Amino acid sequence: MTTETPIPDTAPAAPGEVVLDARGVTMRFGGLTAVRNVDFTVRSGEIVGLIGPNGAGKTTFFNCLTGLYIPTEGEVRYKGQVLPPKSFKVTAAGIARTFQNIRLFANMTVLENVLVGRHTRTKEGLWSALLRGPGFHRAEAASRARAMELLEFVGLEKKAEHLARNLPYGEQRKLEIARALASEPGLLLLDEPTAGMNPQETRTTEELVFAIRDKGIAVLVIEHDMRFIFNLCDRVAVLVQGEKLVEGDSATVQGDERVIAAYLGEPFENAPGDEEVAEVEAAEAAAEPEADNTSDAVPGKENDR
Ligand SMILES: Nc1ncnc2c1ncn2[C@@H]1O[C@H](COP(=O)(O)OP(=O)(O)OP(=O)(O)O)[C@@H](O)[C@H]1O
Repeated sequence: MTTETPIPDTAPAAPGEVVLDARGVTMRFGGLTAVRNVDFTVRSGEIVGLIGPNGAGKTTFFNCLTGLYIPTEGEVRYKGQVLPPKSFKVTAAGIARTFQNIRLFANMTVLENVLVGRHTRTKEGLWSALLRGPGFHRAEAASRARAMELLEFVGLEKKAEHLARNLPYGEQRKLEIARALASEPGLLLLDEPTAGMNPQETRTTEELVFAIRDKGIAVLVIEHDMRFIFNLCDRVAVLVQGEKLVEGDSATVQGDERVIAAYLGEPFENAPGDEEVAEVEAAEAAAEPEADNTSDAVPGKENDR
C-alpha cells in the first residue's frame, strides 16, 4: 500500500442501532430530479430492500450513499457521522457496495481481487511496502489469510488462483461480494445481486445474504426479483419517480395498492382474470345459437372454440 491509512472503528453496532441515516436526500441532474427528498434508515441486523420501476432513482440513491454522488440536498450519516464526499473514504468509514454491472479486475486472480478490497483496512505505508520489512510481511500474510477466509465464506476458496474473468457469471457476482466484504463493512449495499442468475444461483445468493446479516453486517439491496426481495428483507422501501412511495414489511408492501399500480402489477396468485374469463364464456355461450346460424359465413369458427 502506498499511503498510511488509519484503521477506522469497525466495532459492530449494537442490535437495532441506526447505522445508516439519510435525511432529505435529493439528487438533481440539470432539470431532472432523480431522487427527491428521501428519508431512509437502516438498522444494525436488518436486511432492507429498495425496489421500484426502471429509472425510479434506486442506483442514484445508492450513489448518494456511497460518495459517488454528492446529494444536491440532504445529508447521509453512517453511525452518526456525516459521510465524506469521496467513495474510498465512505468505504473506509464502513459502507461497502457491489455494482449493477460487475466491476471486477478481470485479469487479476480471484484472491488478488479480494486483496484489493482490503486496502482500506491495511495500515502499512509506502516505506514499509518498499522496505518489505517483517511488519509488511506479517500484514501481507494476515491480509491473505482474511481474503482466503472470505473466499471460503462465499464458496470460492478452490478458485483462489483462477483469473476472475474465467469464473462463471454467478461466481463473479459472489467474488464481488467477497471483495466488498474485504473492507470489513458494517453496511453492505448490493445493487441487483441476482441479475442474470438462474434460480439455483439466486437461492444460493439469498442464503449468502442471510449469512452476511448473521455476521452482524446490515444489508441494503436493490433487486427486481420480487420473490428474492420479499423472502429476504425485513423491510422494503419503494421508490417511484425519485420519491419514497411506501416503506414497510413484505406483506405491507406487497398488499399496497399504490405499489401494485406503480410497480408490482396485479398478483398472479389470485388469478384476477377469472371473473372476466367467466363473463366472456357466459356471453359466448349466450350468443352461440346466433353464431351457429351464421357459422357458414365464418369459416373455421368451430375449430376456434
Ligand atoms: N449521471 C446521470 N446524469 C443524468 N441523469 C442520470 C444520471 N444517472 C441517472 N440519471 C437519471 O436518473 C434517473 C434515475 O436513474 P437510476 O439509474 O437511479 O434509476 P434506477 O431506479 O436505478 O433504474 P434501474 O432499475 O433501471 O437500474 C433516470 O431518469 C436516469 O436517466
